[in-house]
Amino acid sequence: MKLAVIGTGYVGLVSGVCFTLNGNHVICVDKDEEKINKLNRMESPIYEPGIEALIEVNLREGRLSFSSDLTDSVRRSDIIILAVGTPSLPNGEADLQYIEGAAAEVGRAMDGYKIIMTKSTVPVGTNEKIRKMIASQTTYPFDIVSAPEFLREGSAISDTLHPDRIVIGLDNPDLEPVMRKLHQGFTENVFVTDIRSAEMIKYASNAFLATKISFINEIANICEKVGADVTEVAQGMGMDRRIGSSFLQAGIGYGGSCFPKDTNALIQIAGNVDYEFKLLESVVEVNKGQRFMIISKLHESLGSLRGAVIGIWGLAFKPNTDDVREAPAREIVEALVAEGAIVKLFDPIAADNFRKQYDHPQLRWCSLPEEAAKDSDAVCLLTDWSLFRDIDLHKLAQSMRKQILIDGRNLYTKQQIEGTGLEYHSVGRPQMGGLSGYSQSVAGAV
Ligand SMILES: NC(=O)C1=CN([C@@H]2O[C@H](COP(=O)(O)OP(=O)(O)OC[C@H]3O[C@@H](n4cnc5c(N)ncnc54)[C@H](O)[C@@H]3O)[C@@H](O)[C@H]2O)C=CC1
Ligand SMILES: O=C(O)[C@H]1O[C@H](OP(=O)(O)OP(=O)(O)OC[C@H]2O[C@@H](n3ccc(=O)[nH]c3=O)[C@H](O)[C@@H]2O)[C@H](O)[C@@H](O)[C@@H]1O
Repeated sequence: MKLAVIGTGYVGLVSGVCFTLNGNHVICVDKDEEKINKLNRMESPIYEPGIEALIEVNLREGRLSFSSDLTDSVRRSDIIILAVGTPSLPNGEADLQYIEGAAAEVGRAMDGYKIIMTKSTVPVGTNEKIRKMIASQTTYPFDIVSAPEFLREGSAISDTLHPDRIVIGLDNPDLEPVMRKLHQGFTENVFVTDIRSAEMIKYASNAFLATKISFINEIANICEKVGADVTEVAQGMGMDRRIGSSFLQAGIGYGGSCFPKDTNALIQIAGNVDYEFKLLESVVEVNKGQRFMIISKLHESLGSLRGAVIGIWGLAFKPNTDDVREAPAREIVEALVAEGAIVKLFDPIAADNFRKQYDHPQLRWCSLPEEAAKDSDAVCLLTDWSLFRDIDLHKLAQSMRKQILIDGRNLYTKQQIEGTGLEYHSVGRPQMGGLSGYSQSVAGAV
């Protein structure tokens, strides 16, 4: 089959490249010519492990091409995949200007029957709007399919090639065999439903995962006060298959380009039909507060932060990506700057992207984690990059002015911390290398 994928962000690029692997010819289209030029030089505009190798081999073998000419690409394709951004408007609602713009352009370009498949995350009813928009631009016949995407940044290729399920929303049952063929070899788990339910499955899935994270973060906050260990609690809970062990990692809360925007959009979708989604509102609220736990812990250990030197390890919203959209690190660093701290920042991949969005005279940019830690009063780990796991914590303690390590992702084990001389604070676990939060509150009560 011949496909045109509109938008070369994570979803467009990764799904476009992966669709070549089951024998399709794919044109990835973007209006951003700089991105297309980069891609034609076999350079990926996104950091995603494995993507450049796949681009290279598929470009060479002629199954993949990149273009900024939407009209020509649409005309040369049978299936058009919409994968443009749907960011948040200031009120939290999804901004549909890019998807509507792309749909209208596709409509104008059509010169025969096409299947138009939406991969962007869009509010319930959007595919119907897209249908009307295209119909207003063309007299050629077409079908609409909703095929929401569930990949995660950092593991996007394996998530696409081996997904738990593929969701297909359609209203013309004749399309089912084509859709199954398109996804052939990825998984047998293809769930076919109506378009509105498919749109809702995407939001409900992201909202549920965000709920698991805020839930375990609240459990973590209580664990700290009662002397339990949230990592043990999560493990014990997760062994119940009805609960499941994934997405129960306590920390500084979720970030990224999707959970924050999609939870807010679902609250708005509900609000638009006069339904107050109270549970999800609380999930968002808990998440907003969780990152400031880092600042509270610094205050507990150091008192005022004016003039303090704080090392920051990790700026990306999660490891294996250079994406800093809605990264908790941003607000944490801004709060430290506002309190008068000097902040030494390190991230193996995302520092440039972070710096483009935020810079300040109190920030010092470091090219190694050890450099960010040297002579600092505390180090705060905000992204669980695996390279931090291998750092020599004994040497680290010796290089710091004060030996305080605040681990916002529970990366280290008790064994790694013991004997290092570090005062170690993590999330929802007893403090190591000093008085625990539990011991302090018990001591205070007697
Ligand atoms: N980033 C992720 O991991 C995931 C994202 N999604 C959803 O997929 C959608 C896309 O997200 P990202 O891949 O992060 O997108 P992105 O925002 O990084 O990239 C979108 C691209 O579309 C291009 N574009 C916009 N209008 C265009 C037009 N008319 N013609 C050609 N190109 C156009 C832009 O130039 C941009 O390069 C969003 O709805 C998002 O919620 C879904 C699952 C995972
Ligand atoms: O719609 C989307 O864009 C995507 O959003 C998420 O994917 P992604 O944002 O790439 O990353 P996740 O691995 O889900 O992590 C999101 C955030 O939650 C945090 N997280 C995740 C898991 C956990 O147990 N605890 C936790 O704090 C991560 O650190 C990160 O900040 C979903 O997992 C994907 O299924 C979905 O397709």
